[in-house]
Amino acid sequence: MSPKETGTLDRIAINPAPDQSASSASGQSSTVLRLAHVQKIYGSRNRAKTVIGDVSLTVREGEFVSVIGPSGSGKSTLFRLIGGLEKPTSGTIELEGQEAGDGKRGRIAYMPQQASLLPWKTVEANIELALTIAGVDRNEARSLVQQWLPRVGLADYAKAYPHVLSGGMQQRVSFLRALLSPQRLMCLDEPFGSLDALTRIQMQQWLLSLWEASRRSVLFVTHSIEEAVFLSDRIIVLSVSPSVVLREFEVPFPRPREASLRNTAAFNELESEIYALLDNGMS
Ligand SMILES: Nc1ncnc2c1ncn2[C@@H]1O[C@H](COP(=O)(O)OP(=O)(O)OP(=O)(O)O)[C@@H](O)[C@H]1O
Repeated sequence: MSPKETGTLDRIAINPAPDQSASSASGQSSTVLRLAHVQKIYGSRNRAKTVIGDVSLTVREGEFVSVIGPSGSGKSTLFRLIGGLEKPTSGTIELEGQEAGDGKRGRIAYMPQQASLLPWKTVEANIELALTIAGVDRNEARSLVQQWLPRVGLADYAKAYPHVLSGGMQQRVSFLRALLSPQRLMCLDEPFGSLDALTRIQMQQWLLSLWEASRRSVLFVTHSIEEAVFLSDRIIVLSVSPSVVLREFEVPFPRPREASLRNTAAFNELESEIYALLDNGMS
């Protein structure tokens, strides 16, 4: 799939424009997600295991932020905390200024590692159902799905069942489901981890062109430094568990980004710097 297939997207507002409460008086982009000194301990007493030691981070409106960390550093745990599935042991999580670690769900649009589509529902029904559960009116959900399936190259698969789709196509459906959901923050948990190398690169380019046209606020977990550098505005590097933030990197490359960016010296330098940091942190 060439990026051109999605490159003609207009910059459209998928979701309502941020309301006054979400914008700062200075006109600067506001903070959608704020984690302050989040700690997560599982178990208790002599079985207690501190998975997240002390993590603070923010995602601002329209920003693409990636989290990279060694296996077991608590990246998926962070998503469960942000999504309200679990509570932090200490620290605070605010979504659009409201406490999020209170067990309330449905405040984020979430894309998991596996597409997890309902096998007995068609592609269009899978997306429509997710949108209506998230509070979108049924007719509006239908019209969004009709409008967007062709834009992601899936017009011919609207009535197909998930099992006939390739892994990459299933992930496109899963991404569309999250992209069209009304929540302001999208959390993407290693969405391309199970794809082969070539499909993964194509999906990164695809996601980038869609994201650059919509500018949703994204928190993205990945094991791939290259993927994070290519996609992100900022990268947060976690230590081994109990995790702390080792460093935050601003990614200076202008948008729209082309595939050729990966071959530049500046790209490779940033990649190497992050790699060295992770490597040091693990030895
Ligand atoms: N409910 C739980 N009870 C006890 N330990 C848990 C629980 N959930 C997660 N853990 C532990 O927390 C640690 C972090 O898990 P998590 O899946 O968040 O890490 P991760 O950084 O996403 O790892 P990976 O990169 O391998 O996917 C693991 O050691 C896991 O065993």
